[in-house]
Amino acid sequence: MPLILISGYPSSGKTFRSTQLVDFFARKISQSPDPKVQRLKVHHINDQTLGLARDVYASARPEKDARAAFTSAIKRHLTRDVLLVADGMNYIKGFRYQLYCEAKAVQTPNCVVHVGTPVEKCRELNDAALESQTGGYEVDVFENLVFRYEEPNGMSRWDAPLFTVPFDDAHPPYDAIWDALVGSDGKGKVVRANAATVLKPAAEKDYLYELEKTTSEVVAAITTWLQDHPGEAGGQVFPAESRELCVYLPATAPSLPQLQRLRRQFTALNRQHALNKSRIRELFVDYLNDTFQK
Ligand SMILES: Nc1ncnc2c1ncn2[C@@H]1O[C@H](COP(=O)(O)OP(=O)(O)OP(=O)(O)O)[C@@H](O)[C@H]1O
Repeated sequence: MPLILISGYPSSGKTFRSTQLVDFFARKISQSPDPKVQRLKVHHINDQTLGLARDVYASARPEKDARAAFTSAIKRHLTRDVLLVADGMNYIKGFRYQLYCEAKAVQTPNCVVHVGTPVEKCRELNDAALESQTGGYEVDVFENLVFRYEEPNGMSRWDAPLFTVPFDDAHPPYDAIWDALVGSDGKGKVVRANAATVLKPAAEKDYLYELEKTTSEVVAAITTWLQDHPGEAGGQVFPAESRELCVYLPATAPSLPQLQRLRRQFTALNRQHALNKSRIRELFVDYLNDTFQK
């Protein structure tokens, strides 16, 4: 059953909102006359339930390990009968994309709940938590996490549907979230498996070759354009003969190492999730445009 991915600044109230959702789901399930709904269970995971300390965010390696622990907990709990509330900052777009693929792979719906508390309020809550020793992040870790936060964008497949909860709202939009994930008949949304499924061994070599080749062609088209237009700001690159696809370059031209890094990120994210081969180019162009717009 569905993955409810919480996202927000540090100390923004993610656990506060998650607890509200967990209580609402439990109430809704217990009051439902439908046996399909009664069968559902609610599960809440966050850094505390996984035994992860806040200082993991102070350096890259422990943070990466913490993300791996979070991902494997999600994989473990993502089953047909569980509403899984994944309460974490989930601040990296690529990481949200990866979790979206996990949900797709088990054919279950997903949504993102963005805890939209303004940064000044989060700072205030963080300071209060530090002072009362009930939580909070060291000031430099807090500021760094805020700086690195990549806000969800409901236009991206992996961040949709997106529900943003302002600080002053009494609770998240319960009914809209329930309808989007479970639906009024308790059957949930139908999720197509073709965009992201587990690889079959025979297809694997061919798929990985195609993934490398197609993404390299897109990077080559961009570097050729940059060489032909030195110093030109912005720019539109058409990395397919049909000219149907367009990469919109940012004002500051990306360097080759930057492009290679994005290509590696994309291929790493999609290695386990066989995209339809005919869509690799389009999805990589989407990925680049989304990154360049930030
Ligand atoms: N919308 C709100 N209304 C009232 N109090 C709130 C609200 N949001 C958060 N709080 C309070 O702010 C404090 C921090 O909230 P919470 O622990 O949920 O943040 P968090 O984002 O989960 O933090 P962390 O990043 O450490 O996981 C708590 O005391 C919580 O009760």
